[in-house]
Amino acid sequence: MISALHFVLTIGPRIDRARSLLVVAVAILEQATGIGLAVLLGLFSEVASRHSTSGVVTLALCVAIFVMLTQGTFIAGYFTRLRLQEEIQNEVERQFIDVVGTTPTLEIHERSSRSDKAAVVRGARVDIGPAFDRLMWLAGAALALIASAVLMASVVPILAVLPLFAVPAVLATQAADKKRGQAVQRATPRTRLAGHLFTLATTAAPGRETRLFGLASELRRRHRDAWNSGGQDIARTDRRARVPVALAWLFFVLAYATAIVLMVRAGLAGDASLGLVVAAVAVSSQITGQVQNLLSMTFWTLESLRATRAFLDVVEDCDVERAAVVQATTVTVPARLDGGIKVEGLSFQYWNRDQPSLNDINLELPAGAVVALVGENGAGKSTFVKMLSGLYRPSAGRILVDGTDLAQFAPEDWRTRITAAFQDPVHIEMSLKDTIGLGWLEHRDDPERIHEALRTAGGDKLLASLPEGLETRLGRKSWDGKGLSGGQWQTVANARAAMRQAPLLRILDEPTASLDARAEERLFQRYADLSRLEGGVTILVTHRFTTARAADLIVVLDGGRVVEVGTHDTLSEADGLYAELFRLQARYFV
Ligand SMILES: Nc1ncnc2c1ncn2[C@@H]1O[C@H](COP(=O)(O)OP(=O)(O)OP(=O)(O)O)[C@@H](O)[C@H]1O
Repeated sequence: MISALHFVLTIGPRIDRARSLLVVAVAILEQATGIGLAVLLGLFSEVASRHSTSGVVTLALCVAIFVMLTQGTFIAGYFTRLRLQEEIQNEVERQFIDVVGTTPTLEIHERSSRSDKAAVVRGARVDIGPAFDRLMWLAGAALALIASAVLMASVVPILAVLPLFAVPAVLATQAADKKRGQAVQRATPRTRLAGHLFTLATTAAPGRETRLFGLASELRRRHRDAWNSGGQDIARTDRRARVPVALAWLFFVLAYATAIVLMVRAGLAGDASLGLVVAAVAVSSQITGQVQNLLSMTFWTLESLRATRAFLDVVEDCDVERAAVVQATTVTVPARLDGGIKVEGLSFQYWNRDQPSLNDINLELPAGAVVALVGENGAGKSTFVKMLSGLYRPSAGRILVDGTDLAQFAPEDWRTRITAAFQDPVHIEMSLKDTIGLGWLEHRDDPERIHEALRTAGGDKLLASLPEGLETRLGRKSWDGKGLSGGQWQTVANARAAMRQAPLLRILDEPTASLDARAEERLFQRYADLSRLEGGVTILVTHRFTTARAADLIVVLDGGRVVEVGTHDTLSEADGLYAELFRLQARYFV
C-alpha cells in the first residue's frame, strides 16, 4: 500500500502542480467551514453577552465574508478538482497502454493469473483518477476532527482523546474494504465472463447471430448467473464486515454522548467561558458528521488505493516479464536473411493446458522460401507462427535466425523486421491511409508506399470504390465512417501487412479466409514473388490445398507435431496425411 500511497501523492503535483495545490486548499477549507462557523458562533455569544452592538455587527460581517469565501472557493474549486481527476485518469490510462501494450509476449492477455489482474485495473481504473482528490479530502476530514477535539478539549481536557474513539471504526472500515477487494479479485473470472456476455448481447459484431438464434434471454440468464455467483461471495463478505463496523460505530457514539454530557457539566459549573462552551458544543454537534465523513472518505480512498495497487502490480509484472524475456545485452537483428530460420526441438504449452500445443518441432525454413503450413483445426499452426513472432516464450527448444537465437534479439527490434496478416484482423477505424500506414510507421505518410501495399493486397477495386480515396474514414463504431465488408477489412489488413519492405519474416495466418479462391490465389502469388525477390521467409497458414501446393515447402502439422515436410510432389508421392487431405478437397473441384 505504501507504493500506492506514494504514487497517488505524487501523481497530482507531477501532472499539474497549481491545480493540485488548489485541490489541497479546497479540501481543507471545505472541511474547516463547520469549525470556523462554530468558533464565530462562540465569539458571537461572547460579544452578545457583553451587549456590544458594534461587536455583533462586525462578527455578522465576518460570518458573511467567511461563508462567501469558503463556499466561493468550493464552487470555484469544483471544476479544478474535476479537471485534475480527468488529467490523472488520462495519464494513468496512457501509462497502462504503455506497459500492457508493449509487453514482449501475449501472457498479459492470455495467462489468467495475469489477465485477471489487468481486468481488475480496466474495471477499477475510474477510481484512480479521483485518488489524489479523495486522499486530500480524507486528510481534510481528519484535520477537521482533530481541530474539533482540540476545541472541545479546551473545555474538558480529556476530550482531546475523543478522535481516538473513531479509530476502531476506521480500522473496521479498512478491514472490510480489504476483504471486499479480495472477494472482488476472487470473482474476476466470473465478472469477466459477465462482461463478455454483456458485450455479446449489446454490441454490433455479434448482433447478427444473437438475433438469428434468439439468444438475448439466454445471454441475460447467463449474465445474471455469472454475476450472482461472483456477487454472492462479495455480498457475503460485505455482510460479515457489517458487524464489526456497526460495533465500532456504537463504541464511538457512546464516547461522543459522554463528551456532550461532560461539556454541558463544565459549562454549567463555569469552568470555561460562555463563548468557548458555545463553540465546543456547536462543534460537537458536527462531530458525528465528521466521523461519518472520515469513514466514507476512508472507504473511497481505500478503493482508490486498491485500484492503484492493482495498476502498480500489473506494471511490476510487466517489468518482471520484460526482465525475463529481454536479454541484458541484445544482438542486432540482421539486415537480411542469408541462411534462413531454423527451429530446434521447439515445444510450447499454454498455461491452462496439461498437454503441449507444440511438441518437439524441428524445421529449416530457407531464406526466400514460401512455406505453407497446413493441418487440421487445432493442429498448432497459429501457435507456431506466434512463436516465430516472439509472442510466446518456448517451453523448450529455440528458434535460430541465421544462427542467432531469437531470444537474443530485443522483441521490438525483431518485430520491426517482420510483418503479419491474420484471419479476423482487427478493424482499426481510422482513414484508409492511416490504417494501412500503421503497418510501417516510418512510412505512414508515404502515399506511394500505401498505394503499392494496396496493390499487393489486391485492394485497387476497394480504393476506387471509396469516395475520398485514401482519406476515406473507415468504420462505424468510432465515427460515421465507411462501413466495410469482412473481405474488405481483410484486404485492408493484408495491405497493412504489405507495407513493410523486405521483412525477414512474413506471416500470413489465413489472411484469405474471407476472400474467394481466385483472390487468394492472386494474393498468394504476389506475396510469393515478393518473398523470392526480397529474400525473407514467407509462411502461409491455409486450409486451401490448391494454394498450398504452389509453396516451395509444405509443412504438415498434426497434434502439435510436424508429421510431414516436402513439396506438393514429394508429399503426394509419400501418400501420407497431406495426400489424404489434398484428395479430400480435390474431390470437390473435379
Ligand atoms: N490462448 C490459448 N490458450 C490455451 N490453449 C490454446 C490457446 N490458443 C490455442 N490453444 C490450443 O492450442 C492448440 C493449437 O491451437 P492453434 O490455434 O495453434 O491451432 P491451429 O492449427 O491454428 O487451428 P485452426 O486451424 O483451427 O486455426 C489447440 O488445442 C488449442 O485449443
